[in-house]
Amino acid sequence: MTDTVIGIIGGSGVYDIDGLQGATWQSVDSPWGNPSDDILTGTLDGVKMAFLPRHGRGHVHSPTTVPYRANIDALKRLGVTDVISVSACGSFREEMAPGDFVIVDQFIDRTFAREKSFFGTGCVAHVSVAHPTCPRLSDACEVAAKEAGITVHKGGTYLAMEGPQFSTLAESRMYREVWNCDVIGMTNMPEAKLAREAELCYASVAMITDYDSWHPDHGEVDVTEIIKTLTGNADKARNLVARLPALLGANRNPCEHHCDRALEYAILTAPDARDPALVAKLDAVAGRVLG
Ligand SMILES: CSC[C@H]1O[C@H](OP(=O)(O)O)[C@H](O)[C@@H]1O
Ligand SMILES: Nc1ncnc2[nH]cnc12
Repeated sequence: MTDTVIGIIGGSGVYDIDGLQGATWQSVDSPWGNPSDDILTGTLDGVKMAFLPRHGRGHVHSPTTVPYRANIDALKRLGVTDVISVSACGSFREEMAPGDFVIVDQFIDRTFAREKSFFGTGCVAHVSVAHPTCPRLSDACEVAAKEAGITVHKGGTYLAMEGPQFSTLAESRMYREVWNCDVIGMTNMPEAKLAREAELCYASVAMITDYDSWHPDHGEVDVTEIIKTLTGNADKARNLVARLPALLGANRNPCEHHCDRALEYAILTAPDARDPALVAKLDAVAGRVLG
């Protein structure tokens, strides 16, 4: 058994969490650059927690400029074992209404202007993301949402777009009708892929704010409407997060879905061909396998 350390990545509208004992905003140095902000650390119900506002306090970073690698690396350096992302999303389903939450389990990655891997020339690795979220952590999020009285849908495909503009009507219809996606957002990729490379369990909670642009009765996405829904969603998200320590417990076994061993056979570059500078940068993310 090892200590559970819960990492929360708060999306639009979620810039802090309540109730942490010994709450401290901590600056974390990462060889991958500056994280989005300092990280709020403390304990809740005896479980260690680390909270990072994805866009920074004051919403400084756009979906494209969020430093995804630095964020995941910094959480790993703090000993985080389980990452829960909470994100504002549009919905492609009538029944997934604004105010509802969706526990996402699949992604289609349409982002194109972001660094997507910790690995590269001098240390090549290929991890599987066939199942990009951790079922154990996703189950805990579903239970926490139900306990908090939130209408929650288990399972859904998240279309990750580059943004920052919302989608066109033609894109929205294609994502919904042809690609069968359930929700749309701009940030869960490459975040989920990087969490897998860093051997972190990852779950994604989508907080529905709008119907994107496909819905005949709702018209185009309106950011002022989104912000109104976001405020209520953020309170629900804080309520959900407060229930996670009791559900996950202070200690954990190895993940039965192998999220925490994703790199076991993933690195292809021979030890004597590895770039020492890149290997040094990978100390937190891949130290377990690189030694
Ligand atoms: C506020 S609408 C668009 C913005 O909100 C979402 O961010 P996050 O996933 O961090 O909650 C969406 O992906 C866009 O970045
Ligand atoms: N419709 C939408 N598209 C992309 N990101 C979003 N975040 C919230 N609503 C969204």
